[in-house]
Amino acid sequence: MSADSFRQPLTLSVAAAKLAEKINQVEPGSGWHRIALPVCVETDLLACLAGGEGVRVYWSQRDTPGQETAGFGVALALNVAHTCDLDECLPVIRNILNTCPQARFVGGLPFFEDRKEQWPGFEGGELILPRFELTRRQGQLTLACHVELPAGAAGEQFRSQIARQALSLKEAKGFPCALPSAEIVKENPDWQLWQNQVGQVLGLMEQDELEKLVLSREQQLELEADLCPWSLLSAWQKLTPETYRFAFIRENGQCFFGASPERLYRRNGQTLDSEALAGTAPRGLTPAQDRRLASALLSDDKNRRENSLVLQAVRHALQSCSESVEPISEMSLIRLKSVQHLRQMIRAKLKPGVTDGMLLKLLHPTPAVGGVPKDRALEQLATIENHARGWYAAPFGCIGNDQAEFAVALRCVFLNGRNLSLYSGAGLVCGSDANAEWAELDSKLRTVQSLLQISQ
Ligand SMILES: C=C(O[C@@H]1C=C(C(=O)O)C=C[C@H]1O)C(=O)O
Ligand SMILES: [Mg+2]
Repeated sequence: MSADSFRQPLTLSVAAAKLAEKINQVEPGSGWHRIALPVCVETDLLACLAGGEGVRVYWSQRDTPGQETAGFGVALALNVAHTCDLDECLPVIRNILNTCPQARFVGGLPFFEDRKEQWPGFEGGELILPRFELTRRQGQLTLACHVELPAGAAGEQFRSQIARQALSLKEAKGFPCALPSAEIVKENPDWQLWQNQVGQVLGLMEQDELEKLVLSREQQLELEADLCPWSLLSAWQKLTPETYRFAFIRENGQCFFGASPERLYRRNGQTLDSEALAGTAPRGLTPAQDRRLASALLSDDKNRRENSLVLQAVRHALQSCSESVEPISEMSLIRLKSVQHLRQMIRAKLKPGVTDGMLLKLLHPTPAVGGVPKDRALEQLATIENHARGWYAAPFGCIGNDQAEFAVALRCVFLNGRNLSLYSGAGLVCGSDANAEWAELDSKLRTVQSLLQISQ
């Protein structure tokens, strides 16, 4: 090492150059490697994603502030259209994590496993092991590369290609574009159709066909200029830092991203944390109004039923695969920029051998985004809603060495060229009112809308 490189701080570009050197030392045919280096200069991960190209992912956990992961390119992609596909992939995942315990797979699944209409580019689910990864954990930034080289000359060639790619990692100089203004071009359902849909669902409830159903709405915007998703996500997370932040962008720029308050589950070894997050009130304009709305929410029967049905279902789903399942909190509040929700936490000790594929299958969709009874609710959603849910309200998260965490991907958008679709849902129970639920959909959309100048 030259005297010079001792004096240089490990900026992203210096770290990338060192990484390229190390990649060039990997023996072809020697299995999976994770080559990692510290980056010592403060770097904005979203700005790095904005400076990148191709497939990229972003994941930031809700309850561990300052932890985040940005992935660039694909070392390995696992297609998981069905939760059972994940279990088929587990031997591959385990094999990589055995040799690279710090590696993590990041990605999402579609809400429905078998629907023809999906979002372009997001038809199936996908978990990827990023080719390059920038991770912040406990304040330490690490740059890593995941690589497996075929034996022989092909491996050598591939190796130089990856080493060259490492050199192109850079932070965008600020975000490339301002947030554009937008026009609402379609509401699906619109207010009229919403009233019909709610009426239909309440009718089914009267006949005891359903106890809860979460109907959703897609608001389609047309953007007046190109939108850099990383700029929007950066501004969005400043408004709601107490959320999971996630993004998955395809090579052609189609991008799913958002900032969700809701955990599906977090698993650490055999310990699993989940929650019931449902029941909503807007935030008040003054502290006094906010407190009034909060205490009304905590004692409101309809909202408490929305929440309790989720808790019951999560508890029931976990019972079959757990040694114990216990609620670990009272009904409390989670407060965001434009809404506040009821929440109850639950913890389970899993039986040996329970896989993440099994957990996803058991838990998704909880009645926070689907309904009760589950199968009947899914059938009804498939007939009543006439927009594709795509990855909205589905699991998005990451799988690492004997740990996994998935958010329920809410408060999210799908960007496709100059079209941006916003998603929002509301849980209907007996006694729900179409007006109030429409207002609830509005208040859930308000945070992201406030970042774009929207005209009707
Ligand atoms: C479905 C959404 O949110 C869910 C529905 C809620 C409700 O109806 O009170 C609250 C939080 C989430 O469980 C959404 O934000 O799109
Ligand atoms: Mg609600």
